[in-house]
Amino acid sequence: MNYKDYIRIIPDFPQPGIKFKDITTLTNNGPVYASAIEAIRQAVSDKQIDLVAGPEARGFIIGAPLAISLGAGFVPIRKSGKLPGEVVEASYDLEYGKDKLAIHKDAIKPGQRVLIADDLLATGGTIATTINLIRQLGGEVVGSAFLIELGYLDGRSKIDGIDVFSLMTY
Ligand SMILES: O=P(O)(O)OC[C@H]1O[C@H](OP(=O)(O)OP(=O)(O)O)[C@H](O)[C@@H]1O
Ligand SMILES: Nc1ncnc2[nH]cnc12
Repeated sequence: MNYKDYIRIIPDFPQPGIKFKDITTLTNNGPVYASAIEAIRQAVSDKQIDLVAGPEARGFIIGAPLAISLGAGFVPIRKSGKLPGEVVEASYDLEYGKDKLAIHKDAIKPGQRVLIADDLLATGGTIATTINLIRQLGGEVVGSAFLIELGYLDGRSKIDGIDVFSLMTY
């Protein structure tokens, strides 16, 4: 399957100079979406994963079906101000802009094995922040998985020592 055929590239969104990779043209095709999730599942299947953590919002689109296919739980990492319980929070920079992420303090028990899933790895700010939050709760980050990696932004260098799987690289 050539998954790139299903990614729509939108120039100058959300700001000039950004080539936005739109995954909705992949996820609106049921068999292609299912095949992409299954390919990621196979790539991480040896990791004995207890939980999949996905950052809001597009991390939910990949992380939740992946968690079900692995028989693991799903932990939402949300933008600040959205989670109702007690949280830990951290700020970070993006390819465009700045944001703050939060996780429920009781979402992960010390020692649980957590895979991070998202649609896209760009500068690595989101994933590095997500790793930081999971570790603050005592979770063990056993790897990360993405539909898309923007190799030219070298997000991998921000998360040295963590396995990265990406289905497509630009
Ligand atoms: O590697 P980085 O430079 O951190 O960028 C990658 C992140 O940016 C996008 O999310 P965004 O914050 O735009 O939010 P969204 O999922 O709500 O669209 C994308 O879904 C990743 O989570
Ligand atoms: N170029 C890009 N396309 C889609 N989502 C992104 N998130 C950060 N950079 C992005």
